[in-house]
Amino acid sequence: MSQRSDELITAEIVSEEIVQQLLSAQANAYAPYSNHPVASVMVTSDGQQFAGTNVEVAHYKGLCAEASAISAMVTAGQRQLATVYVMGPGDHLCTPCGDCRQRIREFATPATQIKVLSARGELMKTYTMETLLPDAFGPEQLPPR
Ligand SMILES: O=c1ccn([C@H]2C[C@H](O)[C@@H](CO)O2)c(=O)[nH]1
Repeated sequence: MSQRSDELITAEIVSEEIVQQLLSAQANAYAPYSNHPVASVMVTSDGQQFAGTNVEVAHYKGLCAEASAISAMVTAGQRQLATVYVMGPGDHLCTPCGDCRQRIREFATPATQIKVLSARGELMKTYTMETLLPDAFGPEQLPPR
């Protein structure tokens, strides 16, 4: 497996419960166009967990796993992210797309951790919002309504 030196920087183990949720969501991915199944689990500040997977559409404007998981979280009335997990297929670093970085930002705090795993459940890299989307635009930049 080829790796850049900044990858696999930690020996931290992700809990078996989270890995199983990711694997289970990834197994249900609907990704017939890209053949690139992704899973995400959002852990809220009160410890609840919400899984999501990518849902593609023939017009190619499908939903990312992170967006699915955030939708489930918000639907359940939760809005504060403690940890975001993302599992892609294979060993490449499957980082959230630009759109999802902004979506995560909406519900993140400076302490929120974004953890990217390989399909084998190995933690590859941990980001904060500041490393994932530096100087991000956010709700605070809008004038009071
Ligand atoms: O972090 C990511 C990266 C990609 N995808 C999905 C979108 C699309 O369905 C497929 C290929 O880009 O992977 C996600 O769900 N999350």
